[in-house]
Amino acid sequence: MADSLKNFRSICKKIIAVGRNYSEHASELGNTVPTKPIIFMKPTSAFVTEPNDIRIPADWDELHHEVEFGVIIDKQCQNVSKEEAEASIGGYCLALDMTERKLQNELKDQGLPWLLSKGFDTSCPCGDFIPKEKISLSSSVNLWLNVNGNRRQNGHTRDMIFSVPDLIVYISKYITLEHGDLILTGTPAGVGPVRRGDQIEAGMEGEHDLKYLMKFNVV
Ligand SMILES: O=C([O-])CC(=O)C(=O)O
Ligand SMILES: [Mg+2]
Repeated sequence: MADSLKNFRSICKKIIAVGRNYSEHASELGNTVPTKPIIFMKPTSAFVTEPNDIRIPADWDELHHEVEFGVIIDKQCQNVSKEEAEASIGGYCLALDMTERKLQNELKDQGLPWLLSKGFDTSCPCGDFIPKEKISLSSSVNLWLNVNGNRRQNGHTRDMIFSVPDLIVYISKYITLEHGDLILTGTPAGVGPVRRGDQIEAGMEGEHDLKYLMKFNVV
């Protein structure tokens, strides 16, 4: 079953993203720490993989990087328990939630949906499928991101406000999660701007020599 997830991007029906799941990141943007997960979506046309580039739309100039831990669903979930949530996971990936911060702030101020600021083409750079067996959810994964060789983000999944199973339980009360769907679990602190010509390098490290790297140019 999990074998077909190797190409999860081609079967993924939805990318569900979680906002403000690390309190340091919520605070750095002047947001309160949520008492319930904040959920939004990115279209699957947002996917981009190496060696392709992150493309900033011509009229934008404040694109931010957000490195995130991605969870890929294997078994369909509808209103699942925590145990079922864990069993529904097929694997993981490293991902970025690229965000046009100026537009997001304008939309936020007007109480309007964030979609355009987070869902434009190439806003979801994404790494290869990592099978479930490679990462234990009881361990913590280190997520980091460099821009032009300078460390900007360095966080640990243990600092998530809502754990991966809790997120699946919550989302699946309202939205059926299907085989191949991707959940982006929120970004740690340190988000900031990238410009055309910059290079983003992101990585994920953890127990049992887990080490995953990806690189994207911003054009
Ligand atoms: O735009 C934001 O800050 C919300 C978000 O995606 C995150 O916390 O990962
Ligand atoms: Mg995010």
